[in-house]
Amino acid sequence: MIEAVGLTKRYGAKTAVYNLSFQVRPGHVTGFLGPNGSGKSTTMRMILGLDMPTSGHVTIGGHPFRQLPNAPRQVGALLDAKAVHGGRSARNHLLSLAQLAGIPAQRVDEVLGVVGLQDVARRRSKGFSLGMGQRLGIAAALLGDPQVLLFDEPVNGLDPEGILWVRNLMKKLAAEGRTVFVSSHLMSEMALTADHLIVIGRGQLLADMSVKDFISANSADFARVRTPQTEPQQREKLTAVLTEAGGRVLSEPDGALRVTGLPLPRISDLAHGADVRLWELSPHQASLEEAYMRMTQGAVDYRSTDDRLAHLQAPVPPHQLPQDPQAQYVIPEVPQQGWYAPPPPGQNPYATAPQDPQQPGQNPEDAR
Ligand SMILES: Nc1ncnc2c1ncn2[C@@H]1O[C@H](COP(=O)(O)OP(=O)(O)OP(=O)(O)O)[C@@H](O)[C@H]1O
Repeated sequence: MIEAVGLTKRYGAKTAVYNLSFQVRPGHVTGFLGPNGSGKSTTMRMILGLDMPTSGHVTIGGHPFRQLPNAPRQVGALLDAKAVHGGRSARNHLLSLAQLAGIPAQRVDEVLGVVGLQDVARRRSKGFSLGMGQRLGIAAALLGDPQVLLFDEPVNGLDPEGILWVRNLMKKLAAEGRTVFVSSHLMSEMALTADHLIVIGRGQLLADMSVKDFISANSADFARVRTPQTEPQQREKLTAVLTEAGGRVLSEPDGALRVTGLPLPRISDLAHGADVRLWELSPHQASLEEAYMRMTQGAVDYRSTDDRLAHLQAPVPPHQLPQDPQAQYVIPEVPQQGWYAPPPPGQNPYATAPQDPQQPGQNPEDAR
């Protein structure tokens, strides 16, 4: 098990990680999520003893990494797949790591097989694609057959087949009882890979819960309602009726309506009462990606100026929704930060987190 208690890391005036406490348990894939620059890599480096916390501590199996006896056999990590001597072959790279850790050469060939690099094992790694480099980094992490594994963005640069392979590998390692901690900024990927999530924003904990709980705590149910495309007046009529009944109605890009605040049977009755024909009335749950975007909306360091402008468009309360069909409030095709359902004031965990007076704000110069 990995346990962090009050972890804080400052680089000069920059607070990369602030008062982070969490546990990563064996037998599960734990996803470590956060926007760019939120402190995931810094946290992983502190877990691995590569960076010292400014305050707080982190242990693996009860010991700080640097005090673990024979650490390479207990903990494997992929932090930076490019941290390889390009002139060496994949096999020689792994052999040198194995020698340092007292791992037999036979294990090198085993892990090369596990990651599917056996056919290119004698090729210099500088000619490797991004995906091959990731596989080599994963092979290095597996070398000591460790019980605890950390992967920083392992699917970066992988094609769909590679992503599926990593997903299955993580699950298999966890099913063998290992502790698997994997960082990503892709919530959709974590939804398919992880059992448990730790979400951070600007170095602070935003959520620590199972994927299932995360979805039910953060995503609102909604109904998708579709009227005949050839009769736009039916859609307008229905929008007015549903809004009057207290529903919140948003337009989706393909013309369907997204309705919250009314149960499906009520929507059906209201449509029937208004003599509006329905072509679709289906229950939905907002995606995990949406829930994640909503949670981290206040904790994104780097945002396009276009997005910043979009962010200023506060959601329109139901009674103010435009009745004029030309002025329909349309759900963007690409989810935008904070658009769908920003948490009510006071319920954004980031907003209530302790503020660090040393935090210099959203200065892109702070980026490495
Ligand atoms: N050595 C350093 N010196 C100064 N600032 C640093 C250093 N390392 C990280 N930071 C800053 O700390 C913050 C957290 O960085 P970190 O790399 O841990 O984030 P991340 O969540 O891994 O980001 P990404 O998803 O983009 O990799 C960033 O603002 C970064 O610029």
